[in-house]
Amino acid sequence: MASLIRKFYTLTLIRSGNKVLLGFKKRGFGQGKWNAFGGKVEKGESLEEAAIREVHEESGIEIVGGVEKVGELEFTFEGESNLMDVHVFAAKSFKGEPVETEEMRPQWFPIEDLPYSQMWPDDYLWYPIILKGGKFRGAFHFQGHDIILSQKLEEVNEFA
Ligand SMILES: Nc1nc2c([nH]c(=O)n2[C@H]2C[C@H](O)[C@@H](COP(=O)(O)OP(=O)(O)OP(=O)(O)O)O2)c(=O)[nH]1
Repeated sequence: MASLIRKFYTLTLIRSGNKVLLGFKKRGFGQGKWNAFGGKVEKGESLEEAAIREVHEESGIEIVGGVEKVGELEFTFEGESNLMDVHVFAAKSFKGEPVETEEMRPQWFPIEDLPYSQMWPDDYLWYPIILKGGKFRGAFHFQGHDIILSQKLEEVNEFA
């Protein structure tokens, strides 16, 4: 098999008590799905800087006090040569109110009522881990964007 081209992304959870802020992706990759906020890491930027920037760009929320790493996800797609290396963070605290942007329409959801049927199909497997305060590592191989062909998921205490 030809070697895969690894690309780095962030995905950041904004939580307030019993609620999680998700955004409805209006365009581009993942269009039509509810997701946390994130995107590609830019040249010269750390993963944490990228996480904070993407949250602000996509939701208007300003992260205060940094982010904590809670997950590592690898996504590959049948017939494609990219490997998406997604670093999952939780915001320690934040300020501001969510605003709709060109890319995302934000909405708060109770943690017991996340719209899993309209999220990426792997999300219902790992959200419960981070919502109970855990950390995880996962790898999912997709056919298209809706079918998982193979998967690995483990809860971890820390990241290497
Ligand atoms: N929850 C969840 N998020 C995922 C999955 N797969 C996946 O790529 N993501 C996230 C990682 C990134 O945050 C986001 C993809 O980044 P993007 O293509 O929107 O990046 P971007 O905003 O920089 O790109 P652009 O549209 O501005 O070109 O989707 C998944 O299966 N579940």
